[in-house]
Amino acid sequence: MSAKHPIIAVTGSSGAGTSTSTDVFQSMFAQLGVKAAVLEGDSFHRYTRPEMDVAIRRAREQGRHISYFGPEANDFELLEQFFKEYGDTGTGQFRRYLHTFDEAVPFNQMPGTFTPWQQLPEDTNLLFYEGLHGGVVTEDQNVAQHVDLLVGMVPIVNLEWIQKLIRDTAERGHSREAVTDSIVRSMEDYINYITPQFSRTHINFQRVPTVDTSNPFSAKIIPTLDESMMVIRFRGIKNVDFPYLLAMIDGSFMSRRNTIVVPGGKMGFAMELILRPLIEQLLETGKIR
Ligand SMILES: Nc1ncnc2c1ncn2[C@@H]1O[C@H](COP(=O)(O)OP(=O)(O)OP(=O)(O)O)[C@@H](O)[C@H]1O
Ligand SMILES: O=C(CO)[C@H](O)[C@H](O)COP(=O)(O)O
Repeated sequence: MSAKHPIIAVTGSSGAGTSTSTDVFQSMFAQLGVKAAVLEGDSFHRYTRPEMDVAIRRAREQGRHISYFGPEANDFELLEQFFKEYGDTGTGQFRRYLHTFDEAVPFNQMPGTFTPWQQLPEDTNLLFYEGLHGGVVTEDQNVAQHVDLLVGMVPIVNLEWIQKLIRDTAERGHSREAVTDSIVRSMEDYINYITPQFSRTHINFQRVPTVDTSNPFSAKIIPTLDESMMVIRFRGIKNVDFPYLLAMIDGSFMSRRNTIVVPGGKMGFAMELILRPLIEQLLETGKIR
């Protein structure tokens, strides 16, 4: 834990919506006058896109699978070191993985490559991480222990796959077959490294569609917020003011003693009502109670 330099991590699978949720956090940081260092988890991939293609082929020849969810394709040790360094000193080295031409052209680089490493500014109030591995724990690494507020962004899996398929084909230049293949290839790492994180989170936001997503591989559009509900589960946070949340969020209800369900259209509002006091608490006291 890092009282002086708090770390907030939003963790979720590929296509879960961690980048999308960043907008809500950025707007809360602006309202609170907080200067946040924003880190994309993909910075800690080990390979460029062409190198990953080779690694996938090699692994396949050896009868194995390698995926972006696991330790072979991501440097968990460096991620843990980075979190520790930020917690201790408030700074660290970061880079970006450029997914699209829009992201890559300003750097005069190709999609699927990394920017050079650079130093975070010295004067940030907190670190905000969004990516695949904010709550990862393995035999050798414990990234989760350095995170002060850990949030899971977890659509149910059909919706996650629809979001990934549509985003990766529309924006990242991949074919449907390639995306489907990556979902299949990633399944073991998904179970070993992605899903266990959601039992370590303080809060999970699980979007559940209210339209038929039974064949995610044929979906043409992503269900909208109004076509979904948000299941929000709390863990290890005392004094969540559920009566206040129920009064403020029209159409919300409790489904378990630690779980509130809100209409999808209220997602941003609910995130703000729930997370803003926690961020304030973190900045004031250095921890979540
Ligand atoms: N709540 C939402 N409602 C509708 N669409 C959403 C929602 N959240 C995410 N999406 C869509 O799903 C796709 C994936 O979202 P996003 O890019 O945020 O995922 P990600 O978790 O950052 O993925 P990756 O780690 O692979 O970059 C995007 O097209 C985004 O617009
Ligand atoms: O979202 C991902 C992991 O979070 C991507 O699968 C990974 O970053 C590789 O990206 P690209 O397909 O653009 O090379």
